[in-house]
Amino acid sequence: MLEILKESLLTCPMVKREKDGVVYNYFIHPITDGIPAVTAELLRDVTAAMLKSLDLKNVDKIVVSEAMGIHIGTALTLATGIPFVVIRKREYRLPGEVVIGQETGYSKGNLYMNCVNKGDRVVIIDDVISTGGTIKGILPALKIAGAELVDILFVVNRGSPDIGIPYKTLVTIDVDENGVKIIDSAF
Ligand SMILES: O=P(O)(O)OC[C@H]1O[C@H](OP(=O)(O)OP(=O)(O)O)[C@H](O)[C@@H]1O
Ligand SMILES: Nc1nc2[nH]cnc2c(=O)[nH]1
Repeated sequence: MLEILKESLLTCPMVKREKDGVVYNYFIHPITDGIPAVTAELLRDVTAAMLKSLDLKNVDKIVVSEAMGIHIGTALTLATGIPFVVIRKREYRLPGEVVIGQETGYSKGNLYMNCVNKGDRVVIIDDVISTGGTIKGILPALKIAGAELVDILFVVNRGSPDIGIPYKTLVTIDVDENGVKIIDSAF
């Protein structure tokens, strides 16, 4: 399990990104970017590991954020029958919409959470955790909505940030100019 994920990380394309004069080695991977192509084998590998790792008992909803939470959310919903809801970068102004401030290593803006209801038991899954800025915005939004957080999982962990509560990751990586190194793996 996770062999396909690990091998694809070790061989994925790299580019350099720059923010405020700091150059950042950026890995490009099907799960985190949709590039190179997302294969069925990779999605099955990741889905099997999510199923093994996550506590899904009596969970009402899987919560993902756009864009790169959507394909793993789709896969987990197909595997479990549990519906997923997408935290969007677009505002809908539905009653009960919760606005989330998001700050990552290279972006700042708002996210909008709809249709997570009082008493919902939810799990959050996302493609990658890096600074933890996104999840730290989502956690108070779940409280505002009155949802109960059951579990959190990130497929790729780059940075192991402290977010104040425990979370699960499938693969922990380090990245330098030579590419990705696998530091730890759930399976
Ligand atoms: O731990 P953090 O530093 O917050 O980074 C993780 C977040 O960054 C990426 O999303 P991004 O906002 O780049 O949007 P995308 O999914 O559309 O690429 C990723 O999908 C996570 O949601
Ligand atoms: N795809 C991708 N997402 C990231 N999030 C934080 N660092 C990275 C990276 O190097 N690549």
